Amino acid sequence: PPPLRTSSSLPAVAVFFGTSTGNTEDVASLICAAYGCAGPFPIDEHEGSLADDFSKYDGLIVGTPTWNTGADSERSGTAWDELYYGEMGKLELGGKHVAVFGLGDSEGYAANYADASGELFEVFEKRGAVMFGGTDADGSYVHTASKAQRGGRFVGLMCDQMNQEELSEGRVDKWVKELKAKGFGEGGEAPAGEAAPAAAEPAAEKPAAAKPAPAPAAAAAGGGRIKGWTAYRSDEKRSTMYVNPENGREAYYVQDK
Ligand SMILES: Cc1cc2nc3c(=O)[nH]c(=O)nc-3n(C[C@H](O)[C@H](O)[C@H](O)COP(=O)(O)O)c2cc1C
Repeated sequence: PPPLRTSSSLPAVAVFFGTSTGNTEDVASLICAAYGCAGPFPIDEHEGSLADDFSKYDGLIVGTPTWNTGADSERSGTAWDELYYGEMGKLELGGKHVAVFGLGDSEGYAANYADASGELFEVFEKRGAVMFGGTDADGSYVHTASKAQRGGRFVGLMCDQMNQEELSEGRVDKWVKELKAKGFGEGGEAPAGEAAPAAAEPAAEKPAAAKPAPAPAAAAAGGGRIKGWTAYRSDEKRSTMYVNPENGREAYYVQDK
């Protein structure tokens, strides 16, 4: 029989976050409470070697707000920005499990919602980390565009303390449960489609080759559902997005007639 798991064999997980006005810290605290993990540790107060600190944990949950609207890089407005292109440039994180969360203002900055979370994701991914924690950009989100989104998926957990504070706790609880169920911090590969790769093409330009592949024309005619695909209807955009449940990345957008 498999060995009984004792508390000492539970993976060590910690939360690290950047913040300017405290919102990311609030969500970091919710995550720590829900997870029962170490932290949350403010990255701006970090001293000594980041490599040493990260090496203490099997899983890292890392979070950032988004500032610097419109910039291509160093979008967090926190100590992360300097670390990304400084100390983290040499960090070896091969095989380390990492999950990203991010804060933004999905109404005030609807076209740049939580952009900096995409950058955080890419920096860790480039260091060889195994990325966990992708989520559906479902109908509860009101933004129009985000660099943290690939197709119908966010690269991590996105929250909005400015407009949707009441949703954060539920989003966190669900996400934490998913991370644990998927073996976060326990070594090994991430489940397929967990978090979309940084190089993913814009979803709308994907060829209709994936299975179960609906012909976009058939989708338009069917007006509502495509078997096997998840539909996200937007009244505002007068269109329906269909997300491939097999990988959570491919999506079609069908405009109302
Ligand atoms: C000058 C400024 C620029 C911002 N730019 C963005 C942005 O591009 N995208 C976004 O989603 N939120 C943006 N925000 C909103 C912040 O990300 C949001 O308030 C967040 O909750 C701040 O997190 P913090 O309290 O952890 O720093 C911006 C806020 C300010 C004041």
